[in-house]
Amino acid sequence: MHVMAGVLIDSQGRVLLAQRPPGKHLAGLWEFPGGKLEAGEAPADGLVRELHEELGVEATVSEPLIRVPWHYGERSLLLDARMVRAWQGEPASLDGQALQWRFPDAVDLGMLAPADQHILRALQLPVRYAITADAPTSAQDEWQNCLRRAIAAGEQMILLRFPQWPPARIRALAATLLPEARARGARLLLSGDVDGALALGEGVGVQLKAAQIGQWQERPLPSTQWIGASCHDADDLGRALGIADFATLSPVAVTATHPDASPLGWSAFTQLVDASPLPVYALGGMTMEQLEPARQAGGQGVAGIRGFW
Ligand SMILES: Nc1nc2c([nH]c(=O)n2[C@H]2C[C@H](O)[C@@H](COP(=O)(O)OP(=O)(O)OP(=O)(O)O)O2)c(=O)[nH]1
Repeated sequence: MHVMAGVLIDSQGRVLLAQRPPGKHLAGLWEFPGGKLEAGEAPADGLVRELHEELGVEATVSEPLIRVPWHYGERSLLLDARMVRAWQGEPASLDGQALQWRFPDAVDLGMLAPADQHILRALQLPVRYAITADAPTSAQDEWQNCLRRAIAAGEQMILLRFPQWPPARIRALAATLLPEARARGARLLLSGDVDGALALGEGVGVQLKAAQIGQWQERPLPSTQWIGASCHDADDLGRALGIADFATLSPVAVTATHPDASPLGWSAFTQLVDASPLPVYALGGMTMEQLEPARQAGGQGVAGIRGFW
């Protein structure tokens, strides 16, 4: 079953949520307006029809956000979410469902239909994910300045990855940057250091190494602290579900950091992303020039080192 969901976003950045009516599947939970695609219908057209039927609006354009494959017991569906930034008419509740506008960061994950929780994350996550380049500990001041500038320039999510530094030094760097990061809504992620993220609190997350993903039965940080998972195949992506908010999938192309790993290429990337409900960043040999191909392939965006600083 292919289900279209429209994420209407207003000029303030709020999104429209609709409550599933009593007696229906997932009654009482909130969702993004939409419904089942009809046979032979193109996804974007099906969404326009559903938004017309449900809300009485005419969506003028939409763009892909995320496609979430999901199983509710016997019922399997592909929830195909598109962003709608422009429409004609005032959304009205034509099916009698309750509607509300909310800022994505003010939406409690638990009020949403389970599959929609991944749509919310895709909405909150940026399209670029910058990763620091390995450096000796002597480069600490240099990196601190560079990161300050990046945060001031609007970088929204940064992985502090310094394999040669002791964890305490990376935590100290994160603590120094945190006030500015919080003020700008930027997230700092530590590499593998869950305890460090817990100690630093809101605004700091963790990027789990592939070998760490299976260590927890449930997410080791509160939902306000983001968890990324470093994935290389379908197995990693499967284990990341339920633990991580998003994944990186690598290497998509040849990369200087891992010259011996054989690249996935866009076609394998697309297949793996299609099968996972998580937002997935393309990693490995990426620059911002690959943002468009990554989005076309169903990815959340691009992550990288070299092309980002
Ligand atoms: N429209 C929509 N459906 C969603 C979302 N999230 C989610 O899990 N679903 C599920 C609920 C349903 O099992 C399925 C399709 O929903 P629907 O609204 O077209 O159809 P329905 O089963 O409620 O109603 P019916 O037409 O069968 O009477 O997708 C969402 O954000 N929007």
